[in-house]
Amino acid sequence: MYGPIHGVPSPRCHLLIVNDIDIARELYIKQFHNFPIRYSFWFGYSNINKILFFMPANDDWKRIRSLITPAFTTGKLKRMIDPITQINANFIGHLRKFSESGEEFDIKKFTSAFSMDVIARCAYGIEIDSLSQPDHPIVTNAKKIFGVDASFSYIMCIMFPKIAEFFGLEMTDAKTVQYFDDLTFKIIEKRIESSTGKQNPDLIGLMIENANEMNGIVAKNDIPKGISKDEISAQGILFFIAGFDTTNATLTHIFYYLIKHSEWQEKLYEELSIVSDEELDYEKLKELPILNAIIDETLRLQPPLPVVDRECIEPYRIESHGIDLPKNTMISVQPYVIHRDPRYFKDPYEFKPERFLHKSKFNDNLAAYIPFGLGPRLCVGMRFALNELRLVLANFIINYKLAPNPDVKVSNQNVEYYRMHPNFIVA
Ligand code: HEM
Repeated sequence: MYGPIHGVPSPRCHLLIVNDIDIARELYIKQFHNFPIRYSFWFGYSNINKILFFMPANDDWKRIRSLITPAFTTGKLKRMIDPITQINANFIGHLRKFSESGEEFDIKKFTSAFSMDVIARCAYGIEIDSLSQPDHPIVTNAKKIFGVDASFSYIMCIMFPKIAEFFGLEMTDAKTVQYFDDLTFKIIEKRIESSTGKQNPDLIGLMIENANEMNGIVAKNDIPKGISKDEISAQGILFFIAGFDTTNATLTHIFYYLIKHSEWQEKLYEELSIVSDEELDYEKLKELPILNAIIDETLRLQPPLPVVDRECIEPYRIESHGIDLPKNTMISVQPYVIHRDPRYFKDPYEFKPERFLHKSKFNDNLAAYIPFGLGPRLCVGMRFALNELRLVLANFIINYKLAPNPDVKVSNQNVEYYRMHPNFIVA
């Protein structure tokens, strides 16, 4: 039960914890064909089971992944900058009254609203201001999707998928999934009717565009080939499931570290103060060393998905350790633990963004830096998430200074289910 590699009793399968980066890379990269899937659940009959994150690594997964990946290339991300900048301006505006009055507030409420508005805009092309419109159907339905509560059906779908399938249980509320299906189908129809070939710069539009490009068609009155409407709808929901909590938790953790380490806030402000608003574009944001080092170091200490799992589909022997893995063994690699391992990172528990600025001085093993996972199932939204974080953080620090509230005890960790959330903040 101890050490970087150990077995853990589990009700469903053999479970091996692998917190050794060389073995993790052997299994997840070199032996991907043998470890291609995540822990499988029963999702029910709704389109949730067509979400890329949950798909087995079959031809459908390859096809959908190859349609989503180009949605996050540099050119496409640049097209998303303007909408995110507008949402950002709204976020900054909402905070102004607190900065002027000195009144305390919970910043998580605002970062959640920001993340929600970004997804509505960047996945569906819909402009909302969820702080002023908390009852907007996108907001209420999205909350039902990611705020999964441990209902009987949900537990059965996770723990006893075969029984759940036998009884036809659904993991998520079918009406909620139906809401997103209807929304997506309407958007697709509208886009196809009015299409001139170039779609809106949101995930649905870019998937239609990519599907059309891949099939050599610039569509007019044409249903995209290579992806079904159900599959497009599922990837919209994916954005809420894979992109909301992760980005939101990272943003609030960044604020936490900047409050605790105000010298980094100062350094970041100095870095940003010599860049004009017009210059602050996609390329510039990517190059700002202090901005990026703060984000990278926060993701090292607080990776929002602390566990990255795979299932072994054929028996396999880890020769270097003489460990035989029976078929269906689950492997769990834990970025949270690996990132705090002194074999890989110097002063691993300390917030030291300089490790990403002076790499040779620290001599960290950056192959062990895996906040977005590793191998062919690496996070597909990584570039989108980093772009969003850079943009919101830069604009926040240009406008405001974060200070701790001496009356509030700040704690940085609260593990809810398997994602981590900072449990605080009053600024
Ligand atoms: C800070 C933000 C984010 C972090 C830290 C993060 C982290 C991760 C991690 C650790 C994985 C598992 C990778 C593996 O198994 O090797 C993953 C998978 C995934 N993420 Fe993210 N993620 C973030 C944001 C997003 C966003 C915004 C999207 C939106 C599209 C997204 C979409 C996905 C998808 C689709 C997968 C599954 C890929 C596949 O199985 O082929 N993520 N993410």
